[in-house]
Amino acid sequence: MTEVLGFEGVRVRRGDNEILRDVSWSVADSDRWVILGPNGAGKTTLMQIASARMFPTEGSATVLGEHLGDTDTRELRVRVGLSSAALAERIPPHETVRNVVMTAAHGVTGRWQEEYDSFDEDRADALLWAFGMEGFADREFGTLSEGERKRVQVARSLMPDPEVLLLDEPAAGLDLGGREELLSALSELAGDRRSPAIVMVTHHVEEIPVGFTHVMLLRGGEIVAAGPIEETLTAEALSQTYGMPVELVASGGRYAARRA
Ligand SMILES: Nc1ncnc2c1ncn2[C@@H]1O[C@H](COP(=O)(O)OP(=O)(O)OP(=O)(O)O)[C@@H](O)[C@H]1O
Repeated sequence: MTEVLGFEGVRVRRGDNEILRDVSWSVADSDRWVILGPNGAGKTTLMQIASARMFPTEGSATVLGEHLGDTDTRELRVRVGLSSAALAERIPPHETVRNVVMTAAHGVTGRWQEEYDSFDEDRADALLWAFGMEGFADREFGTLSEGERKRVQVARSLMPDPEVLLLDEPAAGLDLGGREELLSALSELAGDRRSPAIVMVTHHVEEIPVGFTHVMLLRGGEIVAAGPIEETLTAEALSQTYGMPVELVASGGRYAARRA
């Protein structure tokens, strides 16, 4: 086992606001984690540190064995696949879908003077195919529906063959069909031994793909529970995380929750 993310006593403070409080967490290369928690729990902040885009105020964080603070984060970021709303906003709407995926090889969001070869194009097309987007390669990104954009973003995050894949709310805004198609693709990815470690933030247990192995429950910047999903994702832990009684149903590797 190789550790791809290691947090020790991580705290993030902004003014009087403590956004993360004493977070210790270890992600192995074969892990597939889901991060759940209410609005403002600190999930996106956690992903910012995991993608080497933010440093802890206190404590230590290593990403792919590199200690944040002692390393060139530009080099490190290329080894981390990230899909997030903030990144999607930077994609030029007139860029073609193929270019949106392909430009991730250089860590940029729009095509300019970088050089690409046929290998890059073939890889971008194969990733679009894997997410059911092969018919959209020549379309402008700005003309896609929300669900189509989400699938392109996940394909893009895999383009540089990352050593860890971070997905911040990949299923947000999708309809039932779009969500299920994305979850099938993510389940397939999770089940493939060649896939990198995956960490996915979501608001809904219904969006946990089959095959995810671990869960972290966050509330107010603190870990409520973290560990293997079968033993950690319980009605009790969810009730504590959301501050209300929650009923949880598990079936065939999928979950559903509602107020008890
Ligand atoms: N620069 C900042 N200064 C002050 N507070 C901040 C700053 N950045 C984030 N916060 C606060 O930190 C908390 C955690 O934010 P974060 O975006 O990590 O939460 P989240 O769990 O991803 O929330 P959501 O589910 O709503 O996306 C929020 O209360 C937010 O307002």
